[in-house]
Amino acid sequence: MKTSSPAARPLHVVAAPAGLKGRVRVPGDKSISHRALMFAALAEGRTQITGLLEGEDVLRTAQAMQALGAEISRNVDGAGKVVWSVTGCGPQGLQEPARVLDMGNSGTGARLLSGLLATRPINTLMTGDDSLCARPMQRVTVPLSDMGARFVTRSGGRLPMAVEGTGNGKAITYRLPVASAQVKSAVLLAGLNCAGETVVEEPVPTRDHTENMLRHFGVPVRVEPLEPSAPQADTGKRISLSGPARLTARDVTVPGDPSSAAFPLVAALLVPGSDLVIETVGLNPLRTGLLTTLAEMGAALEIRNIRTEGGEQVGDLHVRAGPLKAVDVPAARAPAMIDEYPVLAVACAFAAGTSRLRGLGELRVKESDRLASTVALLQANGVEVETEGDDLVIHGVGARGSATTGAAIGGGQVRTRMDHRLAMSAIVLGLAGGKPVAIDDTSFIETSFPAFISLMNELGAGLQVP
Ligand SMILES: O=C(O)C1=C[C@@H](OP(=O)(O)O)[C@@H](O)[C@H](O)C1
Ligand SMILES: C=C(OP(=O)(O)O)C(=O)O
Repeated sequence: MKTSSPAARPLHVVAAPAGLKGRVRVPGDKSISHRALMFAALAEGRTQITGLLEGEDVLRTAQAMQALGAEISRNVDGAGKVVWSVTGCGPQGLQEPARVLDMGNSGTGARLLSGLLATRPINTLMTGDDSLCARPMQRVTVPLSDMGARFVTRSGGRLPMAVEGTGNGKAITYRLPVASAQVKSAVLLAGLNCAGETVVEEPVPTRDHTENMLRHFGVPVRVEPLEPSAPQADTGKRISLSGPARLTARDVTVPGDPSSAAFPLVAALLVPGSDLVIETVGLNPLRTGLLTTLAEMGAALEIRNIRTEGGEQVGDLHVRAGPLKAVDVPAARAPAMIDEYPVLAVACAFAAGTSRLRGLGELRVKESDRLASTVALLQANGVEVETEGDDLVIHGVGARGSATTGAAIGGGQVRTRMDHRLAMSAIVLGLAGGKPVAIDDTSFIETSFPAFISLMNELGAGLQVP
């Protein structure tokens, strides 16, 4: 299980020579992969995971769970399928790691693990790369301290951090001050080892993979509307579980990651002549905000063959290039597409008219300040864009963006700031635009989509890796 801090990998991107064509699969869902490894490591028995994302972020989580005492191996079955096998620590509990846990670039890894460790009677040290060490951890250390853990962080609540877990954790009721599935998950995971009922109230629904997968591992998780008189679908939720809870090993099949599918999907919408099918993409309704938004923009996008695999709804996305119109995305949709805004912003640059993407404050605390880095990406490539409070306003140029005219998008130098999604968005912009784009570093794509460049080349992108 190898992880690395890769050296910078610059890339010069020119327009795709022809349409992007083919049938592909994207790698396993990153959110589900982290959770599968963590929950399997806590469970009693052996869990087999297929479709696990083998990206840097998830490999860091696998290493951390190994350091905490789980037995983890990667095997290839007779049919050539990769299967990860995890024998969990079960009732004897997690062991105190001898070394610092390095979560690399991963906010999900660091925050979910903080929750797991908070209510176990062990002490741990956690760190990450320069990007992760700049991200706020108070959003988890505040509720987890209420549950009895103690944390020593750098100033500003940043990693590196020491966690003094408690064997005597206190169940709490916590109302999320930010719409964050990571914070919700951290509190629920700490609650697994506290006597009594742990409750998370979320005014705005966020991805529910923790709730779904805890149930899969045998933990009853209750979900009710926050306002009992309101319909559950579009209002807040009250999520609760009773501890101490035991997890029982259950095999997991990880669906394709909709957040990764977003990049070939938007590229195919924008590169003239494209016709692409992306198979077996996860369609959890709390992750499909981008599909809703692209449909509103008039995208030629069809979801086919919807079915359930491994307990999650999946489908095949069929997309063809075509004109897009501007869109106004409500703030309430942000959690269902939070990681897709940089690439949506690229789509908006090529759409006709002015788009407004609302309520993007959370983008400021991702791998980079994604509001600032998305603005910089577009401005460097000749797109008129501004922020108004937490809204992003993009003046699209329509189909002229890809023509070799004065209006063509591209020609910029892009700094990706240790942010995989910025790097992939810049590549999409370069493939669709009329002028070459110089990207300083694409190495962080390894965190979530290691085969991205080769997959795009299979479709005809013609990316030349130096
Ligand atoms: O719970 C998760 O797996 C994630 C939640 C989101 O973060 P927040 O909880 O900070 O919104 C998302 O941006 C991240 O990529 C994955
Ligand atoms: C925000 C992201 O991940 P994380 O918070 O896990 O670093 C992402 O993948 O876009």
